[in-house]
Amino acid sequence: MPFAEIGDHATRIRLHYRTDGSRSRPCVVLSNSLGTDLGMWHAQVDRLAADFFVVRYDTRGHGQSDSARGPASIEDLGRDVIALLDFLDIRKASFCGISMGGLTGQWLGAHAAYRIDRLVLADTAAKIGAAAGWNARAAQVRASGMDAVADNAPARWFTPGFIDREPGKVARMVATLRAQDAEGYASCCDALAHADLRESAGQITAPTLLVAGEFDPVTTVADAEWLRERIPGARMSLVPASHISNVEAEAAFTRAVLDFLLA
Ligand SMILES: O=C(O)CCC(=O)CC(=O)O
Repeated sequence: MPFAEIGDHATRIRLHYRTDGSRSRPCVVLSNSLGTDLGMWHAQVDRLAADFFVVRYDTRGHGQSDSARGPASIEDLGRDVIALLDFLDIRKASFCGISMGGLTGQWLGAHAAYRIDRLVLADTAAKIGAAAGWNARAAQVRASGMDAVADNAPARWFTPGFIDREPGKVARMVATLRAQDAEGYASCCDALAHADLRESAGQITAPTLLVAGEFDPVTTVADAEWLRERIPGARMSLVPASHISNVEAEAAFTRAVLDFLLA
């Protein structure tokens, strides 16, 4: 499993990543949501790799990537992507991020436009939730570990129908969440507490697709509409799913992303 060493001697972390497809193709980077890892893209990878060089990575504090010491910021997460592209010698890539990954994408689109080809912002918002909620969640996992957030994750992530129909997929996602490093997860809750990209949404110049789950109570269709109205020329696609829409509506999600990236 490859790792990219990024940062200087004071900030160095190892970022776990994986590539699929031929390097000769255009690159697309896939960025996971809070409490998941690069495995969340399982249903998309083979199809995307037929047309793209697919780079997936575990956001810092998640999966096999290191956590930096102390709270993270969305800028840190965005700079990690730039460092990963530098490490892989890729000048420009398309980027697709879910929820927290979508915030990373918004930061990249506004602050590193020269590295971004097309942008897919999925199941996300310019500001997700309220700082008090994220601070409470960070404190909870720091004090008690991951079980408290893992036990009720299915109801936050998926519709009741999907939870009934696909217990295996739901159980795998919950197991990944339960296994996360509590400090790494908490440091990304810290990033979410402070993340407010409402001011910079209008600075995004890359062609952008918003993907929203019709039944998502966390980052709603209205949140995606808000971004669509402010990002010049942005398009939007609704998929029949709750928050983790690439898992719940895998075919519709893959189709929407491919149609946009290949247009
Ligand atoms: O999914 C994310 O990246 C942020 C929103 C979230 O944490 C959903 C949840 O687990 O409650």
